Amino acid sequence: MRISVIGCGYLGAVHAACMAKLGHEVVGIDVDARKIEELSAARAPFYEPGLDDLLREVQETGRLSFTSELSAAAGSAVHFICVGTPQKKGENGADLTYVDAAATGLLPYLSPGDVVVGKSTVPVGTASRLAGLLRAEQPDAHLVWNPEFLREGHAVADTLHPDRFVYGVFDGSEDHPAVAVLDDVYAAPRAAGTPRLVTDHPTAELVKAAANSFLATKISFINAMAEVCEAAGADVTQLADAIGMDDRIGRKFLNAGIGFGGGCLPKDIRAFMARAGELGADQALTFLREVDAINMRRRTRVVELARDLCDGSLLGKRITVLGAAFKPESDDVRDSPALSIAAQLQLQGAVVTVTDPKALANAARRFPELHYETDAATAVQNADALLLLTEWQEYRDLDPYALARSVALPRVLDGRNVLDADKWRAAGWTYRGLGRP
Ligand SMILES: NC(=O)c1ccc[n+]([C@@H]2O[C@H](COP(=O)([O-])OP(=O)(O)OC[C@H]3O[C@@H](n4cnc5c(N)ncnc54)[C@H](O)[C@@H]3O)[C@@H](O)[C@H]2O)c1
Ligand SMILES: O=c1ccn([C@@H]2O[C@H](COP(=O)(O)OP(=O)(O)O[C@H]3O[C@H](CO)[C@@H](O)[C@H](O)[C@H]3O)[C@@H](O)[C@H]2O)c(=O)[nH]1
Repeated sequence: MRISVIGCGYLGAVHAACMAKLGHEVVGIDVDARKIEELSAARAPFYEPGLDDLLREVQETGRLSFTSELSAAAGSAVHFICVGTPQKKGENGADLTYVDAAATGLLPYLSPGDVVVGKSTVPVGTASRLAGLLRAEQPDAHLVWNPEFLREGHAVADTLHPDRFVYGVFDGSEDHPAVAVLDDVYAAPRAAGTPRLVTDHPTAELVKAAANSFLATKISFINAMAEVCEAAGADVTQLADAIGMDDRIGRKFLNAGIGFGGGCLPKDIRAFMARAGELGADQALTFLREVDAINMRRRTRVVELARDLCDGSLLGKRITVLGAAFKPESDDVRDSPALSIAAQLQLQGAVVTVTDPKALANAARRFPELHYETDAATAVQNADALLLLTEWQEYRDLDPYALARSVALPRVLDGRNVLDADKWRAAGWTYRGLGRP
């Protein structure tokens, strides 16, 4: 099948490559000429494990191409909208400028029977509004909302082997003609057993908002428990292990630490609250305000703990921050808690050096005032304290004995609770975790 993918960022570039891997003929379209140049040379414009190899593999088949011309969408049977929906400046709501531009820009290139598939995360009501636009211009085309659940760092596997597909169609019916078309697109994962749920437009949009709200709530729940553990001298990692053994709760997403960041969870819960307010249902989501507040409090708490660790003053203290990305195996620094903490420490007088295996270029663009060092061994030289804020494997594997010889003072704050506290203490370090005695 011929497919176009509009928007080739973290979601769209992976989606385009994976659709080609599934055997489709795919054109990826983006307004960003730099991304198109990189992708056309079979290079991922960002770090995502496995994506470079996949791009090379599928481009050799001739089934994948990239362009900045939206007119290249003409002739495709399916058009995926994968553009960004960032938080509006100074407001909680989602900025739909890009989705609207992509959808209206596509209209002249649609043919009867075409299926436009929204994958971007949008406020409920967007699909019905766009379906109205579509009907007016090309009444025989269809709009499906097919939310995406991939995680950065696992994006290729998550796209090829998702937990489920959700198709939101106009009438919510399995007999809607677009359902068979999407079933063809996803024939291989469907044959491998991936379930799919057909529903209406608003339910599909809400599934995505609800899924991310649930994940954010789980993280803030355990971080709230970490606050109580800190006050009571208890250990939140053992608490998480114990409650997680209950199948109804589950251990995943109960890692207490510096909180959630990235281009999705923070902005998605805020956009959800804003949209619920517009619908007169804001009371239903007041708990998300607390989820957000608990999350942001973690960042302040880490700065306080760092000050404690540095004998009560940050002024002039050399602090090395290990990790800049919002999570490991990604170079994405959107709303990265690690960088926000690093910037706070610097504002309060510390001399901060940030290191990260993949995210330093993005970090430097966002926070040019911070000092960066690519080599972790150099970054830790003469540090008064280390803060592990993004749990890359290479930081988990650090040898506390060898490291103790490089730093000025062996003091470490483990913002993700991933180091072996006993081992680090045995090697002479003052170790602080979050929510741990
Ligand atoms: N990143 C993820 O892990 C992920 C997962 C699931 C859902 N989502 C959702 O997917 C959407 C995209 O997220 P992302 O992380 O890929 O964002 P991104 O910023 O990495 O990519 C968006 C891309 O869209 C391009 N674009 C903007 N307007 C365009 C237009 N009119 N025509 C063509 N291209 C255009 C931009 O240049 C950019 O490359 C968001 O709604 C996000 O919430 C993201
Ligand atoms: O127990 C945990 C799990 C995660 N995090 C943090 O939470 C954030 C988000 O992590 P994760 O959800 O793994 O990353 P994303 O790639 O942002 O993926 C989320 O956002 C995507 C975009 O909507 C969705 O598609 C995914 O399903 C959803 O997991 C990161 O800062 C993590 O460090 C924690 O602090 N504790």
